[in-house]
Amino acid sequence: MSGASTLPQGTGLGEVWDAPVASAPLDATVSVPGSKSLTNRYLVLAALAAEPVTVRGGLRSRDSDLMMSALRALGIGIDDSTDEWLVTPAAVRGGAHVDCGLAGTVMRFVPPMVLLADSPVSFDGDEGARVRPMGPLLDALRLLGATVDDDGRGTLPFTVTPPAEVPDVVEVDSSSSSQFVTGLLLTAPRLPQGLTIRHTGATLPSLPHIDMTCETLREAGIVVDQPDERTWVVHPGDLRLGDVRVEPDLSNAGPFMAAALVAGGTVRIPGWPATTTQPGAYYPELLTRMGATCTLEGDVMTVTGTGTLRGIDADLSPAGEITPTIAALCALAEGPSRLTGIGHLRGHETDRLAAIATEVSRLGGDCTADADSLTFGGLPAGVSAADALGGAVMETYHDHRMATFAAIIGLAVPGVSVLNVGTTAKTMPDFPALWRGMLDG
Ligand SMILES: O=C(O)C1=C[C@@H](OP(=O)(O)O)[C@@H](O)[C@H](O)C1
Ligand SMILES: C=C(OP(=O)(O)O)C(=O)O
Repeated sequence: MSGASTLPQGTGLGEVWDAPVASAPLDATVSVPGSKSLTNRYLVLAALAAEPVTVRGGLRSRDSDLMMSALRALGIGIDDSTDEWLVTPAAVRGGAHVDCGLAGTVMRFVPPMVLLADSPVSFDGDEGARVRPMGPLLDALRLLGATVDDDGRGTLPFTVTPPAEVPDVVEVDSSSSSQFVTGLLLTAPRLPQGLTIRHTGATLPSLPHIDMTCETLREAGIVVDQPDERTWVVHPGDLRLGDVRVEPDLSNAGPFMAAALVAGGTVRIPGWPATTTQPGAYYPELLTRMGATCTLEGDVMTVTGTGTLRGIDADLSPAGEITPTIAALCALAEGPSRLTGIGHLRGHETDRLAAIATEVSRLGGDCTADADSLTFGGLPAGVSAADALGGAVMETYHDHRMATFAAIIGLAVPGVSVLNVGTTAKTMPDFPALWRGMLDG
């Protein structure tokens, strides 16, 4: 069933990947590459550090390549010719252009660095990046004295001109992305008086990702206080990271863990950290509620499934990034499911709520999206996914997680093909080979 085929030229549909069907229970160990979120935080902190930093286990992917190119454009030295990357910090240089691609981490973490630069920096990205939320961060940079020229759109493209002086307090509405707070936090210790950041919005998604930022700052020797749940106080100081090692990407481990539930059998993920701020830490609890057994022995997370899945009701606001994987399981589960707290996913790589509802419907399943949630009808009791759903060519919307979403469903539903599976290069360029390897044991 598997293998890549190419549609005739002129269809405009690009490469199609036939998702493999699982024909037997799994017995696989899958080593996933490094965390995108940690890689791109460490790269920024290393760029702003007081001494060179070695990054081990960094993710090689489109998002980390874009971050490295952005930092090099700002004058930072990065040698990634071996697997131990050496980052040599330097004064932040302006007069540059930064391509953000579709990377939220690049478009939200790099603009605050321009507060330290000597001249303007312009930013742009993919067509899909030009509709992702940026306005609140650009407003925060204006409050900090920068001039931001975005033609009033509140999106890419824009140019940031550094201020002469920077105040020590800023407000930002981070309800559409936690990355606005993170971007400000990362540059904060290098501002003359540090920075107090106050979130003004009604909700705040992806809190573990903000905790991750605070943890990495503390690892670099920076004092970060949190007097209440919407305020962060970053003290000024020299960043010293020394050698850092990047944890495996637990969000990207998710589709492989999910495969054990769909196909039955066991999938092991080595390198699972004892403690972590990654949102993938939510998988064991969620997968257990859906019918799996998850055990951590040493640093190996073992997930065992039966091939039968239970629907789930879950608030995913702290871990929005793992929604597409949980959603694929909900589409294959017996009985209804509801995923809430995920309205901000409409501003991710694509409008993920609309994309998931459209793709489940394309297979003949029942999924509806509203402002903040997804509701799944699920499969009737005793009816297999192969009988209830039908294969289709699934769209991925330039979204790596919609490609892995389709692959999970394809394990149980014959005839699923995935358009532009290469979009997984955003965070996991080897996805098709790792997936095949998992099935082959
Ligand atoms: O800071 C980070 O590394 C991330 C934060 C989250 O962003 P949002 O808060 O915009 O969801 C997450 O979804 C994204 O994949 C990575
Ligand atoms: C939302 C995501 O990415 P980004 O860092 O581009 O926001 C994601 O990886 O699921």
